[in-house]
Amino acid sequence: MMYTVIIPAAGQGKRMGSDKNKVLLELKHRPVIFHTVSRFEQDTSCNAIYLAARQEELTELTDILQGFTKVKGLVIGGSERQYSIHNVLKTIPPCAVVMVHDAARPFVSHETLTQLYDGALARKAVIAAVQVKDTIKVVNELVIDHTLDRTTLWQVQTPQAFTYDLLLEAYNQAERDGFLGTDDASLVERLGQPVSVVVSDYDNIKLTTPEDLYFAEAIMKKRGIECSE
Ligand SMILES: Nc1ccn([C@@H]2O[C@H](COP(=O)(O)OP(=O)(O)OP(=O)(O)O)[C@@H](O)[C@H]2O)c(=O)n1
Ligand SMILES: O=P(O)(O)OC[C@@H](O)[C@@H](O)[C@@H](O)CO
Repeated sequence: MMYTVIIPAAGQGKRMGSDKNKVLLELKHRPVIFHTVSRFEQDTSCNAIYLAARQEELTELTDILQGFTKVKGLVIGGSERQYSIHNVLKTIPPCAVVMVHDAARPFVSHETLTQLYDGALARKAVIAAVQVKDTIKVVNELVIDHTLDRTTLWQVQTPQAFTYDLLLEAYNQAERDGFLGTDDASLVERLGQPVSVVVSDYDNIKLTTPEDLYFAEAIMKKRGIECSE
């Protein structure tokens, strides 16, 4: 048994402030999406990679990904991350486990992938997360309302891994209810299904705003990642 991964790459990267989709920006001479897809191409438990892409970037993405043998399809995304993923989920062949992973997270570790896959087989729904490091407060109009108990707070990442049937049911139900979530687990939680956490690491950042590119360069340097020009 192996897993399929859906990689949503059909955003615009508005908060990055670049003139192109952030997943096409280069880190060490390769686009971000190249690094992200590499993580799954190299994982022996992954047998298929599907992406959501913007219509106008299909050709560029196809070119970038031509050397990856596990990339089985690019599907046109929607106006929201959730719609992009649903578009892909509706078209992929049924399988045991599906992971969803943001194209904008190029540093997921092999260890996290293994734990997520094993966890999904055993418990149906597992997601990567790290404990919050800062103190988090609820603020109304710049005045603190209250302080949350940090010991229960986790910063949620992707990948998020589920059995195929469960994830499809969750996405279909969210569509019927007009529910829009900011991650995949929130759709599954609505079904009453317990979702477990795999302790990930702080390198698994999402490239969201410009300073994240400095962190990305530092992580690549630390890991000794070099790509020829
Ligand atoms: N309609 C959308 C929106 C987002 N994504 C993808 O979902 C991932 C996580 O989303 P986010 O970081 O919010 O990316 P963007 O939507 O591109 O960023 P922004 O909100 O700053 O525009 C990214 O890999 C992005 O390409 C997608 O496939 N389809
Ligand atoms: O809220 P954003 O649009 O930045 O990101 C949406 C998702 O990609 C994000 O919630 C997952 O990566 C989990 O953190």
